[in-house]
Amino acid sequence: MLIAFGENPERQGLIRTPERVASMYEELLAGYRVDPVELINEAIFDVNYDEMVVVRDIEFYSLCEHHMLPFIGRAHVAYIPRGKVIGLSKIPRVVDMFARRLQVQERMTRQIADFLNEVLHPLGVAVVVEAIHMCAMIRGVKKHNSRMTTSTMLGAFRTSMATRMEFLDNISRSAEPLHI
Ligand SMILES: Nc1nc2c(ncn2[C@@H]2O[C@H](COP(=O)(O)OP(=O)(O)OP(=O)(O)O)[C@@H](O)[C@H]2O)c(=O)[nH]1
Ligand SMILES: [Zn+2]
Repeated sequence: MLIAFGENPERQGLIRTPERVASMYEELLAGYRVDPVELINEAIFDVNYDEMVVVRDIEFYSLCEHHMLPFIGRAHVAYIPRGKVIGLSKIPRVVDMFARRLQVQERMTRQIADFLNEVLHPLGVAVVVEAIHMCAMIRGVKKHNSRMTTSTMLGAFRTSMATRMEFLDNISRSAEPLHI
């Protein structure tokens, strides 16, 4: 790539750049190598609680699979337990496991919801993701203020309008707007 840019790969600042870029991608794409069993680490607990659990404003950094440019934003995750709850920190870990891959936002949203559905068998799972995409900001259409929202609603969040509205109302009171 350096040669294609017209750069001199031997100049001082660039000598270790290929190595740095390789280790950067290893970090940004670490999600492929996460072992889901290790991630959960048995932090699933039997608890008599059947109301909605919402973890909102989980920031994430991903790379779009078309341009390998960042898309960044936050995920809001909810579920209604069926006798089992998951350790709080595990939800952001699940988000990161899927964010740190080459992604499209829609697939990432779905994967987070499906994963939680499989490990918890809850009464419902909902995931909303809001993000800004560098590939649409700094190149191409160059729209700096547009953002994308995607969602996956499973179980009670799909069948019950009241449940869905309770979740959407909860996350609508979110922190400040997305910015960089
Ligand atoms: N649906 C979806 N599209 C995405 C996502 N990230 C990037 N894209 C889009 O993927 C599309 C790729 O389109 P192409 O026409 O093949 O690529 P391109 O010539 O670089 O397109 P432009 O961005 O329009 O210049 C673009 O419309 C991007 O905006 C994402 O997470 N979800
Ligand atoms: Zn892109």
